[in-house]
Amino acid sequence: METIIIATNNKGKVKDFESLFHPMGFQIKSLQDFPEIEEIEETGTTFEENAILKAEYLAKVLQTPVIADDSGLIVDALEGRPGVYSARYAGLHKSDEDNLQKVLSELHDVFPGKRTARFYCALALAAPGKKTITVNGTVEGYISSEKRGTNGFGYDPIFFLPELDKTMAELTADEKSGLSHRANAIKSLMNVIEKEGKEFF
Ligand SMILES: O=P(O)(O)OP(=O)(O)OP(=O)(O)OC[C@H]1O[C@@H](n2cnc3c(O)ncnc32)[C@H](O)[C@@H]1O
Ligand SMILES: [Mg+2]
Repeated sequence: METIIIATNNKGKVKDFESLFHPMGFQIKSLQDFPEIEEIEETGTTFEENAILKAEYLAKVLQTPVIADDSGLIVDALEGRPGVYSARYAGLHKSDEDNLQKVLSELHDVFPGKRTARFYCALALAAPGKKTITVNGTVEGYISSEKRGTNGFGYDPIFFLPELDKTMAELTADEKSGLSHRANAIKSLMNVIEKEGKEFF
């Protein structure tokens, strides 16, 4: 089986990538498989910049193609926050739970119809000697008034999909893979690779 290396330390993302790439016949390795590699600082101001930073760094160190994912939650009533700072919204060493509670409390007085939000995922594919490819994907939803569901990770328990009457955390891994920002970004990536006729993996 061919392997795709993802420059991430996030176990939730690894699970998402596994359910997205296994059906295509790829297995996934992540930074969890390379404990000797130090954490890559996210100094960019956009998702794309951070994805490129992470992918190019690891591709250079390992001398092999690498994908990185920089993603987050964009809430309209919060002027786009937590956005690119989604992982550190409640502070540098806070948990997913702290981050989502901060969003819930900031939206406390906001009416249901005004709680529109989207997940955004930027992917960068970097390979030695090749130009890095960057794509993105989104999924639209609403921030619920309380947590629901235990699947997924991060902000999934408060991201409500009205057509399904479920939060992202109430979806199975396969259901999430059918509609997520990450799934949409991977579709774009596959299209670009195909169009450019490049052998990447
Ligand atoms: O940088 P890496 O090592 O990949 O892992 P990370 O967790 O730091 O990842 P990001 O910097 O991209 O920050 C993403 C934030 O957005 C959240 N997030 C991203 N995708 C999500 C998803 O599919 N469902 C719920 N939350 C998500 C996630 O919990 C983080 O707080
Ligand atoms: Mg990160």
